[in-house]
Amino acid sequence: MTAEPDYRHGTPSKTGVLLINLGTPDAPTAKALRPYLKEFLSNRRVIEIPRPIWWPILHGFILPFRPKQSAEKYALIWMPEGSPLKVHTERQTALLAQSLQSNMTTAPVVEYAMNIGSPSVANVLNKMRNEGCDRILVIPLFPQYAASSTGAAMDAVFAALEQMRNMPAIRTVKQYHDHPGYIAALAGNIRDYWNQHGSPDKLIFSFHGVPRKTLDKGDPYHCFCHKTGRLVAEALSLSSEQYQVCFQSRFGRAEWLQPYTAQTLEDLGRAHTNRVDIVCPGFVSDCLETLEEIAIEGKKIFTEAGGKEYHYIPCLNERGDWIETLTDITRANLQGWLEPEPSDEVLEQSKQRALAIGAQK
Ligand SMILES: C=CC1=C(C)c2cc3[nH]c(cc4nc(cc5[nH]c(cc1n2)c(C)c5CCC(=O)O)C(CCC(=O)O)=C4C)c(C)c3C=C
Ligand SMILES: [Fe+2]
Ligand SMILES: [Fe+2]
Repeated sequence: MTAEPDYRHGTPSKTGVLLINLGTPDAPTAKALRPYLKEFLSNRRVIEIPRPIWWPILHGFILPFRPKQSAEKYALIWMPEGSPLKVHTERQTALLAQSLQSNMTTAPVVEYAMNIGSPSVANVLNKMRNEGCDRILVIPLFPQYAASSTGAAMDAVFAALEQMRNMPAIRTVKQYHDHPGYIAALAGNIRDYWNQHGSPDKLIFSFHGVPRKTLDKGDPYHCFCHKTGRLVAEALSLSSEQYQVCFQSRFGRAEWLQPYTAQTLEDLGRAHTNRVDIVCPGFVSDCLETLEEIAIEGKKIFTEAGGKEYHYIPCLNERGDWIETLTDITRANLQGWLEPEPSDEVLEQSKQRALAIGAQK
């Protein structure tokens, strides 16, 4: 159990909102990548291979080499303020807090945590609880639920609660892959880009992949990604030939969700497609997977295969309509928690009812 403040009668209870993102290394170096990758790839939600098989692979083949390779990629996209994923998550947190302050009579405390690395879910939840948050709404920053992203974030929340004697009440948001505000923000982002740079022959929606086996075992992620893609395409009035949903970031040799983004880009390049635009709706913040794998690597694959123009459309990041959607999702899930306390009259009536029930015995 973690140490906790003494309970004090009459302490006003606060409400908190905790945004959770995946996590990122502290620096673009092999030294910082090693513990990050070790923690990430030791999670049973992420790697479902039995430990006696996975452990030698992780320690013998991945951890000796991947930290250096990944660090070189992170170095290409690192911002002066730090890792893009963290920078955008911090900005979104501050903007959401600001927006809730101007949209609610009593604004909640807003914090963010990372499922891997820092600030950890356990530390931030403890801090919020110690500051008096007795009710916490958890919003993972993954619009499409997957066991390896949202599921793992929820595990971290419940593991932290397990260590608390005086737990806060918890509400969780599972997903918002078809939230009208999220779809409109994605479509608006693409439309704004096209108004400035012209439009492509084909739009690719690239989502982070997961092992194909997880779909067979009941993970709904694949369906949610397709629904997001379809709704955004409808909002943009695209025909089915004008867009495609693909999956990126395959890890290891097992089959992942198909079609693979890299293969699709190569095929489109070989077919001498004039212009491809690509957007990553499953990431609300730009990060390694979008800025390096899609914007840099993807362009290389497409153009080297024979394609002409390649445009990467940035994530929602700090767009106003996305922050408004996050505000709507938060407010909808705070209903009942930040309503005014029941009046003395209502409390008196409840007391009388309780007395009447007691008197019946
Ligand atoms: C959008 C949701 C994500 C899902 C689902 C997801 C599943 C998943 N990821 C890996 C392996 C790696 N992912 C890595 C980076 C990474 N992954 C996500 C999101 C999802 N992953 C993000 C936002 C990031 C970028 C973090 C950043 O710092 O910018 C990495 C680390 C980088 C690297 O070395 O390539 C790995 C490894 C698996 C195996 C998996 C599902 C089973
Ligand atoms: Fe990932
Ligand atoms: Fe990747």
